[in-house]
Amino acid sequence: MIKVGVLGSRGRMGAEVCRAVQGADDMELVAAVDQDDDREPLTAAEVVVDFTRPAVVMDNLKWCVDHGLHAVVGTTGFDPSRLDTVRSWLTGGKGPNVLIAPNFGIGAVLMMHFAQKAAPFFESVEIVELHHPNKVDAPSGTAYRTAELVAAARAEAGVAPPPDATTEEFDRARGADVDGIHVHAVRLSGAIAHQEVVLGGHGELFTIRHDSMNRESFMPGVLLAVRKVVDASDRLTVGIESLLGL
Ligand SMILES: NC(=O)C1=CN([C@@H]2O[C@H](COP(=O)(O)OP(=O)(O)OC[C@H]3O[C@@H](n4cnc5c(N)ncnc54)[C@H](OP(=O)(O)O)[C@@H]3O)[C@@H](O)[C@H]2O)C=CC1
Ligand SMILES: O=C(O)C1=N[C@H](C(=O)O)C[C@H](O)C1
Repeated sequence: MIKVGVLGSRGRMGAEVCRAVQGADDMELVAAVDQDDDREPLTAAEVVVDFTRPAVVMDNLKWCVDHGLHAVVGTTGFDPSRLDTVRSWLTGGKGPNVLIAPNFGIGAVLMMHFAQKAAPFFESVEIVELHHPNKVDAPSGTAYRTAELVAAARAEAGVAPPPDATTEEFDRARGADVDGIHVHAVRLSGAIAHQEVVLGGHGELFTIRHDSMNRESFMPGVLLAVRKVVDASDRLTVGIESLLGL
């Protein structure tokens, strides 16, 4: 039995993770901790799952590492500088492992993978993400990561920046620029989590779209990460692509 603790346990994702862990034959939920709760009960866990907020996740993660607890992190906000900081905590002998994934949905991971593969073949690419209006961060962690992967694939293939003649623009009309890729964030009542990667070439458009219809859809990926993080060969794993053999 893997003993699991959950941080952010009363949140939308945290509550779903508690249910999923309780329903898994090989896991036991030993601690459910939210804002203002004592973190000490988490020391009974082998793996802590964090779905909190970008503003607090680094503090939570440092606490887990300092207490020798493996961590699976779904909270967003991990730019390269934050990832470097986490790596700096994980140097030296044997210790806890950390897995950070901007999206645990299998389809979303495949969407990022296919976008990365398609990226060098098209002159233009933009990303549109759509989420529920209670989301605190924009653009989404998934869109940010997709842009990073797409930009890296284009750079490696020597593709020029996407053409764009815009010289006159209303404030932020062209969205955020992530590594040279435009990312547009839409917030809509009724939405859960959706993303389109739109690629454009000579006389053709290619759209890769993923829709999360509920939060249960993230649970197979979260449980897989909990099972794998304990024996991971790398102290830090980013994304669950490698767990899926991609
Ligand atoms: N990787 C993935 O597949 C997915 C990632 N996410 C990400 O997960 C994160 C959480 O999303 P969601 O569940 O919708 O957000 P919610 O706001 O519903 O949940 C966050 C919870 O964390 C609590 N919290 C805040 N600070 C702390 C703290 N210091 N310690 C413990 N708990 C704390 C909040 O309490 P309070 O409300 O009182 O502040 C709240 O209960 C976001 O970053 C989101 O983008 C979401 C879906 C999938
Ligand atoms: O806040 C959400 O809901 C989600 N957050 C993650 C993100 O920012 O990419 C994953 C998914 O999009 C749902």
